[in-house]
Amino acid sequence: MTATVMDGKATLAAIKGELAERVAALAARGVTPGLGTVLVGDDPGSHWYVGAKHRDCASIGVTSIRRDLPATASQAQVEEVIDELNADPKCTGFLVQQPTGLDEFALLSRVSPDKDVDGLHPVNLGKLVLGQSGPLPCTPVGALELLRRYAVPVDGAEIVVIGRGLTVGRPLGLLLTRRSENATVTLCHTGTRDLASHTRRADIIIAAAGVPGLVTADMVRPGAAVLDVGVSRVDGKIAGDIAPDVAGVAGFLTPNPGGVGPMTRAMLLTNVVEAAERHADAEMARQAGAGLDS
Ligand SMILES: Nc1nc(=O)c2c([nH]1)NC[C@@H]1CN(c3ccc(C(=O)N[C@@H](CCC(=O)O)C(=O)O)cc3)C=[N+]21
Repeated sequence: MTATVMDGKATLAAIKGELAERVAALAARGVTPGLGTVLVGDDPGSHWYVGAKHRDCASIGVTSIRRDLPATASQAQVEEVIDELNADPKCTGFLVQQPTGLDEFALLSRVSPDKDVDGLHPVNLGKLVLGQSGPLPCTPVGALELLRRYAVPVDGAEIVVIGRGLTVGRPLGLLLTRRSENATVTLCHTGTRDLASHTRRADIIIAAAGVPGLVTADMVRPGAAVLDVGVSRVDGKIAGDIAPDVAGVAGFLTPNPGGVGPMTRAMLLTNVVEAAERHADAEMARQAGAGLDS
């Protein structure tokens, strides 16, 4: 059996096409979405990600504002830039690229919740827990969207998530167990006693542990869908959590690179456009209200 490849790169291109139309509709209402990024330090990986996000924006008519700070930047200096972007009307959404080496929670909390396009602000994570609408974390939604576009059933599925991190594993568990998704989730982590006993029962495995080659063929039920969120580097090359031999057993598999990574960018773009749409709607309501008053 050879797994069907879930192509994140091609799906990103398709989503860009859909979003370009929504950006054009916003332009007709006089609104141009603008993504801000705050980057601290000179990690080559982070520089690549941020550059890619700006290129993505340019390709669909979203303007971008880039703030690059030296590795020596203090907490207060980064917070000053966050305050500036919070106040800038041309910036309809922004993110602070992680890791910064600073107090991440304080930075995340300082971003205005309605400009949070990572969906990681405590208020927005709280909304996710409460089942209220709001921006959602990009990587988890990207993984879900890939399953949806490849028609892999999630409703009623047994899904094993490996990793409990704030940006992927933890929110994935919350998303997948919503009534609308209706999956049964087992959230595994470094404290899990027998990982293989869980993964072997799974219809879908989503690995976000950051351990190269963690999931091997013997741990996968034939025909299962396997998503690789791991981004470790071994000899300068991306090494995912999924061992190559899994391709011979899985029914669906994400390449890495070219799988969940591009989907993360697709969902970031989606959050940027949605934040601008909410902004435009609020502006329209405000003007209608002002019209009634005068
Ligand atoms: N505030 C914040 N928001 C983020 O969304 C965020 C972050 N911090 N910190 C780092 C992680 C990582 N991340 C990726 C984005 C795109 C690819 C991606 O497009 N990768 C390509 C190419 C990878 C390569 O060749 O280097 C691929 O998988 O095909 C990967 C990883 C976003 N992150």
